[in-house]
Amino acid sequence: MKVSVIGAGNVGATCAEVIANKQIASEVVLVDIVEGYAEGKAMDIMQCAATSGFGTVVSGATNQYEKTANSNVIVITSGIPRKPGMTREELIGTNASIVKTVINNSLKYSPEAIFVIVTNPLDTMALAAMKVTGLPKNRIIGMGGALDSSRFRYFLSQKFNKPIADIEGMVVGGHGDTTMIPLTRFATYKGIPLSTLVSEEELEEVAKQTMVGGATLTKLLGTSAWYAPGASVAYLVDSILSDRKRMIPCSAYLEGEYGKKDLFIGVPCVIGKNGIEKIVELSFNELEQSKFDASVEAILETNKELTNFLS
Ligand SMILES: NC(=O)C1=CN([C@@H]2O[C@H](COP(=O)(O)OP(=O)(O)OC[C@H]3O[C@@H](n4cnc5c(N)ncnc54)[C@H](O)[C@@H]3O)[C@@H](O)[C@H]2O)C=CC1
Ligand SMILES: O=C([O-])CC(=O)C(=O)O
Repeated sequence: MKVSVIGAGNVGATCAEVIANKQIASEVVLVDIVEGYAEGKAMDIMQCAATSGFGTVVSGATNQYEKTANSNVIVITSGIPRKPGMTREELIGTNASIVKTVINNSLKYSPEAIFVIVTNPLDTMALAAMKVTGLPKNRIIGMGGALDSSRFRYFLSQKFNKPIADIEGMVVGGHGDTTMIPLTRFATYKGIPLSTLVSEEELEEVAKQTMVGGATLTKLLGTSAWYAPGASVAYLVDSILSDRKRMIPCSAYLEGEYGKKDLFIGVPCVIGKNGIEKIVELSFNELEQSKFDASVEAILETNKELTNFLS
């Protein structure tokens, strides 16, 4: 199984390292536009193999897409990250043209690949990928909800002092500071709804913390996060390559699901060897529905700008 990661920066290299360490694929190719950068990252990762004990072969290439040929999965992490004080949406101008270029180059050599889009603004970049390639909706997956849900579970475990493994939680909606919807009603501690154990106010507090989870890290680090994003991509890639059919919230193209269409937004998806194999439709209460509607409207607004950058 072969995975190519386009963009060997913080998130791309971390994701390659996790894939190698967990032997999720037998081959990983890192590609970057900066001369020697992907080669250097790949060599550094490969120098872990002897001590970490993995057999995955990681290599790097500067803009040589032929080296990505016949990849099963292609991860797009190329593009600029935000700086403190910025929103993800502000990255659209630079990142739309990068996504357009790299996805076309990659598709030429891997016509059957499943694409995992990571570049921000995520939901809009996933739509850009679909618009420029015309690929079917199962083959374009936006990675946002896997990370946001992982952060939600972390913040819940911190707040209520429980082990993360005993906490479940899901985040749907857009991958944005105001569009994200941590579903507090569905959060559980060992199957027990957390809403029966702690107050509504406490759960709301954790939801708010989750929504700005990326912004908080950006402020602390001076650039956006990479460890959890890279690990979340690897988790998604594992479900594809091993056909695990895990239910993972992902940004998926809706064609009537949830009563919405013509946009990518975070919803629970069954992820297997064919990419998005099923979109799971939750039944929302009134408040959740109104948040979802508002999230859709906000994403549609950002998507309107896309035409300027893709033409
Ligand atoms: N969806 C999500 O949950 C997350 C998304 N992100 C997004 O992922 C993207 C990457 O973030 P980082 O890795 O932190 O940034 P980074 O700056 O560390 O890495 C980006 C890499 O892309 C490369 N690149 C730029 N144009 C390219 C091109 N045309 N072809 C090949 N490579 C190219 C750069 O040279 C750089 O090495 C950002 O847009 C960021 O906002 C980051 C974290 C989570
Ligand atoms: O915050 C950012 O810009 C990067 C990102 O999407 C995340 O870490 O959730």
